[in-house]
Amino acid sequence: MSVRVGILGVGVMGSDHARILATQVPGATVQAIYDADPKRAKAVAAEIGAGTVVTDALALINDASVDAVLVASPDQTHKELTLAGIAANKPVLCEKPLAPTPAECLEVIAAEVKLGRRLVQIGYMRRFDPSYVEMKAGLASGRLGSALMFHCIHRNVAAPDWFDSKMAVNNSAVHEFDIARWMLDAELVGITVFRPKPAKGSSPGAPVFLMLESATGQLVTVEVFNDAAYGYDVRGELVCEKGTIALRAPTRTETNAELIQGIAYPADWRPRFADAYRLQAQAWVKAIARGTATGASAWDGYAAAAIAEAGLLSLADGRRVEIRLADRPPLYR
Ligand SMILES: NC(=O)C1=CN([C@@H]2O[C@H](COP(=O)(O)OP(=O)(O)OC[C@H]3O[C@@H](n4cnc5c(N)ncnc54)[C@H](O)[C@@H]3O)[C@@H](O)[C@H]2O)C=CC1
Ligand SMILES: O=C1[C@@H](O)[C@H](O)[C@@H](O)[C@H](O)[C@H]1O
Repeated sequence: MSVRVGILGVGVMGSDHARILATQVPGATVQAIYDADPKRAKAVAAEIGAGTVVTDALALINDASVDAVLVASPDQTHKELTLAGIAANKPVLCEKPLAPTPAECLEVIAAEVKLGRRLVQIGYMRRFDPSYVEMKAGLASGRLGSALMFHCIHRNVAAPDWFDSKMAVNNSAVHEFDIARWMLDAELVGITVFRPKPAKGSSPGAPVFLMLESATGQLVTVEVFNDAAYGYDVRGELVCEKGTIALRAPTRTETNAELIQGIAYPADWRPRFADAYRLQAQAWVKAIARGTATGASAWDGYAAAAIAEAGLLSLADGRRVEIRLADRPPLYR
């Protein structure tokens, strides 16, 4: 039987998820679509040829014909919609971040713990990206010894004017926080944020450089440059005792012209992480069909938000800030 998904928010990400669910996920159907802008909802439903357009988010969540909910609305709406999903006892794939603050994430955790069952998966899709998965397997093989440092680079082509340095931390760098915790299988315990001189004509978000320490003694460096101009570029290199493992972005061709050998950059995250979004959606639907949960949990969403909150304190005055997490409930151990 098909898992009937209701989608909340069909802008850049929600429309991409809708296309993926409609065409690349066996066992899933797009059942209903809500967007604060009904024209967008109608356009996406027409494009994918599925999904009843509804005009109320809560009605969609509580609709008996919707089995699971995908939240792809703006960050500040995630908590309420996810809580409504839990209240309706429905699996929720919530885009990152779970919420802009750790306090809000803890509300979601409290609701899930009360229910006694994991329903929430956070859209930290890099955990499904074949290059990060291979890096983790390489580390687990033990061939390179243990990890000492993890260098992460996160560059976007351009950020809108409202995307300030705080968002570089709690909207962009959260991906790096999540993947570093997952890669090193360790919590991050301290963060210091540095800022170089701003690039001319760049948005207020560009760039930030973060140094984090893990509970098991590794250092993690993160550069976020949301106005890097040349392309969408995510890099990672894990430095181990006996070698390093670096990510290679997926590429199928190189162009040779005008005396230059070149590989194209994507304009944004969708081509770079196309496999990750697809594999994430497939794993989500498979887990729902089996009555289990997979991927980043609400706890992982909380941890990333707690690191971001400490990062914002450090951003304000440059000092090192300790990251303290609440006690992890048994549901997430
Ligand atoms: N996992 C990833 O790599 C990425 C995740 N994101 C996350 O996805 C979410 C959406 O981002 P984008 O698609 O880029 O934004 P967007 O602005 O393109 O789309 C958001 C959509 O939500 C609608 N909306 C606003 N309030 C709503 C509400 N209360 N209920 C339902 N719909 C509502 C808007 O009308 C718009 O169509 C954000 O939380 C963002 O952080 C964004 C980009 C990549
Ligand atoms: O999640 C995302 C955006 O919200 C964020 O703003 C970008 O910096 C990331 O690269 C993208 O994956």
